[in-house]
Amino acid sequence: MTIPDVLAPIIDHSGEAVIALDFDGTLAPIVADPAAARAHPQAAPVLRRLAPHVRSLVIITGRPALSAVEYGGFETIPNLTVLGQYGLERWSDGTYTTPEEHPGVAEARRKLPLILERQPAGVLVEDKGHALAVHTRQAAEPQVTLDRLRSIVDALAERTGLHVEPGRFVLELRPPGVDKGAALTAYARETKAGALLVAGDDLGDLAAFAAADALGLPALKVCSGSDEVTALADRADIVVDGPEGVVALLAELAGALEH
Ligand SMILES: O=P(O)(O)OC[C@H]1O[C@H](O[C@H]2O[C@H](CO)[C@@H](O)[C@H](O)[C@H]2O)[C@H](O)[C@@H](O)[C@@H]1O
Repeated sequence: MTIPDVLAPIIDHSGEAVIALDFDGTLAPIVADPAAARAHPQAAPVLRRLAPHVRSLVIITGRPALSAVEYGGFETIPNLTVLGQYGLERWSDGTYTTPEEHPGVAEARRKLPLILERQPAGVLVEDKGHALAVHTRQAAEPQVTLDRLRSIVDALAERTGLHVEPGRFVLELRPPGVDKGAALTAYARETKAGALLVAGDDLGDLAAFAAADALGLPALKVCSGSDEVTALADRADIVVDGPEGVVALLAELAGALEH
């Protein structure tokens, strides 16, 4: 299939299409320090080009909504909503909503330092307010360290009533009851989407792919490919080369819609 062929479901229904994009690994190249991640330089410009031609743009991310807005440079992009922390938070046109903190997060925050005391150097805890992400990318053996941490993090999740979200060299402790699939389904219904482009790179995006299938709309599922996660590629309509490939595909779409 050529690129314009795969874009046909979106081009044919562009006025009612929702473009749903993940942030890290999809719009933003993966970097060692989570706080240093920034969107690809062409991400905001291409979203600005797409905005007038589609029903809505939505970023569905594990990041706090405000971090994604800041790291993406998305503040002034029209027709854009950010659903942060797997759908718990929302930012749209400068309006931000966030729920009360799940009590388990405070308990996990207190217990994690002691639990991680004997872990190798390079294990990093990212406190996102509604969730705690335990990163191993900077450890000498990231996968070995992640595998060893899994049972410890699972046990803490059990004690605190939290859910473990695995990702690219990360285990997140976050409240249960939300995921990218539920967030996408609710958003597609709210906006009366007639077509969907869904792009992601990580295990958390599988739920969004499944939701796109279940909604039964014309859809294009895009995998931002990497050597780190292969599960998404099997379920995608197209695999592109990381954030560079994602913004190139979005630029193809924008070009087609501008004519
Ligand atoms: O849903 P996403 O937008 O993909 O966010 C998922 C998590 O991404 C971030 O971690 C990942 O990116 C980091 C920066 O490139 C990288 O260092 C890390 O190894 C990756 O797992 C972010 O830090 C998490 O909070 C997000 O939930």
